[in-house]
Amino acid sequence: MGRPADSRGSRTRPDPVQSFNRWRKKHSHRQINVNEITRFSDFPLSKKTLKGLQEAQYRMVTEIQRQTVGLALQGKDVLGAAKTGSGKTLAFLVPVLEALYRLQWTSTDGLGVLIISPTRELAYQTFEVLRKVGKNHDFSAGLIIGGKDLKHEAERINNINILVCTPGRLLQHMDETVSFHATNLQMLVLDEADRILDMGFADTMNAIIENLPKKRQTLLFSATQTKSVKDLARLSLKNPEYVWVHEKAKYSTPATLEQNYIVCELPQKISVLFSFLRSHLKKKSIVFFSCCKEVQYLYRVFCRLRPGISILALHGRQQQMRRMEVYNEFVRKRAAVLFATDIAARGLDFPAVNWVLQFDCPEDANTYIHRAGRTARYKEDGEALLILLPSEEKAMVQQLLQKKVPVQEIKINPEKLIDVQKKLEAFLAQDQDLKERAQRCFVSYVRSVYLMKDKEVFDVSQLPVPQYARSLGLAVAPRVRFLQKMQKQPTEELVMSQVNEIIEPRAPSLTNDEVEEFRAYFSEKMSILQKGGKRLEGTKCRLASGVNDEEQEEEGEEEEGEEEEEEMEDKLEKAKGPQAQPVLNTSEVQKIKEVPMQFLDRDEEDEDADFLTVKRRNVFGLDLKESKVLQKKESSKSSVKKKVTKVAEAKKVMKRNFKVNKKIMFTDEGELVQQWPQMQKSTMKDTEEEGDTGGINIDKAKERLQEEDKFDKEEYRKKIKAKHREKRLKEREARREANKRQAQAKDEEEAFLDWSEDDDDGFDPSTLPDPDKYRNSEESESKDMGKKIRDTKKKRGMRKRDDSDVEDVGPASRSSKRAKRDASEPLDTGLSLAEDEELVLHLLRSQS
Ligand SMILES: Nc1ncnc2c1ncn2[C@@H]1O[C@H](COP(=O)(O)OP(=O)(O)OP(=O)(O)O)[C@@H](O)[C@H]1O
Repeated sequence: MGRPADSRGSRTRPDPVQSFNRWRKKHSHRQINVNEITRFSDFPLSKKTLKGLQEAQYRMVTEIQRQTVGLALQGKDVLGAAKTGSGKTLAFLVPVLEALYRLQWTSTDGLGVLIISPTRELAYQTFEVLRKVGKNHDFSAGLIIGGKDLKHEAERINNINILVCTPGRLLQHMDETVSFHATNLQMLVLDEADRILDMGFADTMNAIIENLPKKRQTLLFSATQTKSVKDLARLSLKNPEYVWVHEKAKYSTPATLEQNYIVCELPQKISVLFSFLRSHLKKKSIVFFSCCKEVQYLYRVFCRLRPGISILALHGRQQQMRRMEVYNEFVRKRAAVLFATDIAARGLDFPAVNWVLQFDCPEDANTYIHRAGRTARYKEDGEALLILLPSEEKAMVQQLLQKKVPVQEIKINPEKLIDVQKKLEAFLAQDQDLKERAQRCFVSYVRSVYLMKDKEVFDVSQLPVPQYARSLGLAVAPRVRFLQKMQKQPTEELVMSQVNEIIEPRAPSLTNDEVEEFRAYFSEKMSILQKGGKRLEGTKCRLASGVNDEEQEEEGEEEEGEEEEEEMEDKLEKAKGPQAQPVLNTSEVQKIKEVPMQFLDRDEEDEDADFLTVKRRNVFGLDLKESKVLQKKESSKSSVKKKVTKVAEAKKVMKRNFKVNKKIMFTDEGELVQQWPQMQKSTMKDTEEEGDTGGINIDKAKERLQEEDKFDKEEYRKKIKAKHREKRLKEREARREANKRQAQAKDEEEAFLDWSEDDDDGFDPSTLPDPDKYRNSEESESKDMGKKIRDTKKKRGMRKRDDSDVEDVGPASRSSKRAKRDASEPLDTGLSLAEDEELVLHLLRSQS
């Protein structure tokens, strides 16, 4: 397999019709009795194929293989559906090898079989299985999945007999590689056909099929069948045999798959995930998210949180090489967690995956089935856990049950939850890049909910947006234009509902057409971007139509992506018109236990002992819901935090051996003035400690406290006394000062009375004794201040008056004016009446 065809030299290709007739003679379809087949060797297969199968340890057939290989070997078109992990890959690969073998196909015959897969990873995996089981054949096989040099592929594509590819890249070669043609094609295989269509490749598929010869055999496989697959089957299959192996099965998922769901508020989801990982350190898990930016951000953050298990990330924004590395690494690992978008949801066959956790609600029940199907593959056990928001629960569970998916609700044990929000906040505070990633993650998630088709499940108006932002570590929720607009709008319907309770506010919803319109717009934008050469590696990849976020190589193109988002929002707003009527639910989220940071780094073994005791139906200590009533009671109980007594807290602190900081302060003279924690001063201390035999003696403690109390009161009394004494001294000092000034004032008054005409400077009132100084020293400081201000103003006013007088008015006029003033108004000395009288008497005495 994989040998370059041209090394064989050219030879005449046998007539396929003749070969087929020869083969039919040998292996008439009547010879294949499905009921008798249990092993591959029961089929009329070539030795080379059988040898390859045996070497790869494939001996017994699975049900889908038993029912479809025979039909395909007879040249019939087959539409095959079977549960995940049931062996569909071999169900088409065996007929592929046999079809070319019986035609004695060689590399010179060109392209004989085309296998189209929705994702690069699945194409790569199929290619690997093909190489393994077909290694004894001489056909050349090739993998064309994009992300590689187109020119290099174009040179090789003509020599490929079996081509495994993704639809976008194939069509690009059909359009651009002149030498590429599929005129000899014998067989077309569409693996996970419904996914190919879901990803918006319907037009691409139509274009591809138009380029293929009409006379060919077509096989179409998937774990789920949708109407669009049936449409595609009508288009591309001729009188197909429908093989739906598990149509009558009780469940549409593997019997060995244990499936549960939990209902969780959006802001708690990250903590739930972290707690889950902490409790499954030795397991291999895949966690599915709804968008690339979520994976990008949470991958980084979780690596920093160091949960104790290696984390990998797989999404469509990674470069192809990285995607392959991650894929192979996760295949190799025995215990690891893969954060992935839905590019990992279909067909990927990672060995021994124990858990599939769906962090975000899948867009529909089929996506759920494929995601969950990454575990419990081919007779192995596996567990799937779906996290649902309260707003998603009812409709989603209903859909799952309709699709025969047996999910049961289990509940979170809040005691086992580790809150990581603070840690995330700390990360973002230090790292701007991470913060921006958090913002992008936020916007992407909100938008993804907004864009989901199924409005019964996905209701963006129910998202507790600010709390969600905080749970990502963001202090403020980033601006999401359409949300802002929705919030601002005074909802007509809401008003109506207040008037008439029958009319309820309508959740913002896009009609299917609007969503389709938006998707078309988006895909158009993407293909323009790509055509504009913005794609990595200089390749111009054409996505003929449809959205294929997962297939975009956008690493390093995030800014453009952001612009894209803005435009998308605009477009959405236009598309939505006046429909949006959200009332964001800002109800408080349930408080969860906050764990000290050191807990995050604690020993792995301890964790296992803690959490892994509970297995089935019990995720990190979760109990299967017995009854709703019981659960409600318990959850309400658990939401009330257990009251921790001071004694218990003190004991905890003592156990941790914390050393409390000491604060000691001294005066300039070196005297100790304050100490924290307070020094034990009472005499009780020594006696108490002496008699201490461990534990806490409450009586003694009380006694000691009373003693301490007495001591403190005494201290306080002393302090108050000292203060009073100080105050009294100050008052005495003030009185003394006042008396002094009084004496001084008398002298100044004399000087005032002796004022003569010789004094050119005129009267300076500032020389007057400040009457306020004589006032009671007990007057408040504020009063003094006010007075000072008033006095200053007064002085200024007087000075002004005096200054203006100086120029044109002589001393004579001044004295007459003063005489006038004296006559009209009594002199205000600012003293009390008694003091005034004493002053007058004193003056009179001195005059006489
Ligand atoms: N006959 C067989 N004997 C042993 N193992 C088998 C056989 N057929 C398939 N397997 C194994 O079963 C696993 C699942 O097979 P495969 O990937 O083909 O499943 P699938 O039906 O295509 O699943 P999905 O729907 O998820 O794509 C693989 O690991 C494969 O090796």
